[in-house]
This record gives sequence, structure tokens and C-alpha cells, in this order.
Amino acid sequence: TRSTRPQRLLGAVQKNATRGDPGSVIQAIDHYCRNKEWAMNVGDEKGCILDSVVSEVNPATVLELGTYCGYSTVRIARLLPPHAKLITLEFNPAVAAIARQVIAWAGLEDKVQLVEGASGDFIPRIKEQFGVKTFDLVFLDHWKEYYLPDTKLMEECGLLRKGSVLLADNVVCPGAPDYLEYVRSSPRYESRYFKSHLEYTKVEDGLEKSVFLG
Ligand SMILES: O=C(NC/C=C/[C@H]1O[C@@H](n2cnc3cncnc32)[C@H](O)[C@@H]1O)c1cc([N+](=O)[O-])cc(O)c1O
Ligand SMILES: [Mg+2]
Repeated sequence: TRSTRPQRLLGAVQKNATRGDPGSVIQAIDHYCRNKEWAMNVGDEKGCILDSVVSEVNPATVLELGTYCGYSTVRIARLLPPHAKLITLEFNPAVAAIARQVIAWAGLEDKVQLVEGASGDFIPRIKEQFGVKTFDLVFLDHWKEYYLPDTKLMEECGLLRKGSVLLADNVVCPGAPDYLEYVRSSPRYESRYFKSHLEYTKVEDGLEKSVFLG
């Protein structure tokens, strides 16, 4: 049977990237997706914005919603200080299996906890199950209609503290209008849009960075 896009992306990593070298894993995926087959990774252009926010926040605890093939997981984890933890949620088991191998190829498995399951089910259980009090940084890149309900759930579960940063991909394309409206109008957030382009294309997209004010 025909391979899947995530399987082909993993193949490109195993063929072209050096084990234990996160930068080469990132380059291999970007080269494959720009030249062979598009895939919904945050990509190199928005990835640089992601890198700058991660470096600025220098988080001890990170939550990523929507692992997909692990591209942004690798981008984030490679910048984390020692002992920092990244929990990434992915509910498609086949995709999670690919992401685990991409993360392992980059040599970052010790910094990453990939959890298989749906964000709506897991967010309420993160505190007691993973011993995390609050997240310094949350990267939202899962189904766009889940951005808002999951943000409200994180607030309700006390997973955000004064200064926690939410960084949301695709707020223009495919778009998350209800989420944008919420974080831009709520007095509990200080929000800013980083204009960019949809991965590997000239279409406008961007990241919204929202600081929780408590
Ligand atoms: O649709 C997009 N992303 C959705 C990402 C979805 C990924 O996150 C998982 N997931 C979803 N809800 C989940 C809840 N809990 C856990 N995993 C979950 C899905 O199993 C999938 O692996 C997208 C689309 C475009 N595009 O141009 O069309 C561009 C992008 O950058 C995108 O991110
Ligand atoms: Mg995305």
C-alpha cells in the first residue's frame, strides 16, 4: 500500500539528516516540503519567529498542541535549557509514531514527552499526571477550531500564570477567527501579531503571541 505523507517526510529525515543534529533534521524537512511535497509544518520562515519567542521566554515548561511530524517540537526542544520539559499532544497514533522517530533522530527525546491523546481530554489531567504547575509557553498548532476552547480550558485548569505566553500558528491561514477575537479583546491578554507567510508559500499567514496577564 502507498506510504503516507508523514512516512515520506520521516524517510527524508533518515536519508538527509545527521542523527543527533536537530538543525539538519529541520533543514531536511524544510528542503523536502519546499521541493518535493508540501506538509503542514510551521516551516522555516514562521519557524524563525517561533525560535525568537522561545529564546525570549527561555521556558522551563512548554506545552505543544498538535505534534504532527514533530518539526516544531524539534525546533522548540533544540533551544530549551537543560532540565526544561516540553509536553506535546498528538491524537493520531500513526502520526505520533512518526513524530517519535523524528524527535529521536534529532536526539531530543530526553527533553520531549509526546503524549498520545486529545487535548480536551488531557489538559485537565496534565497537572496531576505530569506534575506541571503552569506552562511558561504554549504553542498552538492543532485543529484551528480547538484553539479557543482549549485556551479557555487551560485557564480554567490553572495551567497559565501571569506572564505565560501563548503562541498560535495559522491565525490568518487557515485562520482561527474566534481565538483571535478572544485574545485581542480580552483584558486578560496582551496580544501581538507577527506577520509572515504560510509555510513554503507566498500566501500570508502569521503567528499571534498572547501574554496571559493573570
Ligand atoms: O490544519 C492544520 N493543522 C492542524 C494540525 C493537526 C495535527 O494535530 C493533531 N491534533 C489536532 N487536534 C488535536 C487535539 N489533540 C491532539 N492532537 C490534535 C492532528 O492529529 C494532526 O496531527 C494546518 C493547516 C494548514 N494549511 O495550510 O491548511 C497549515 C498549517 O500550518 C496547519 O497547522
Ligand atoms: Mg500550523
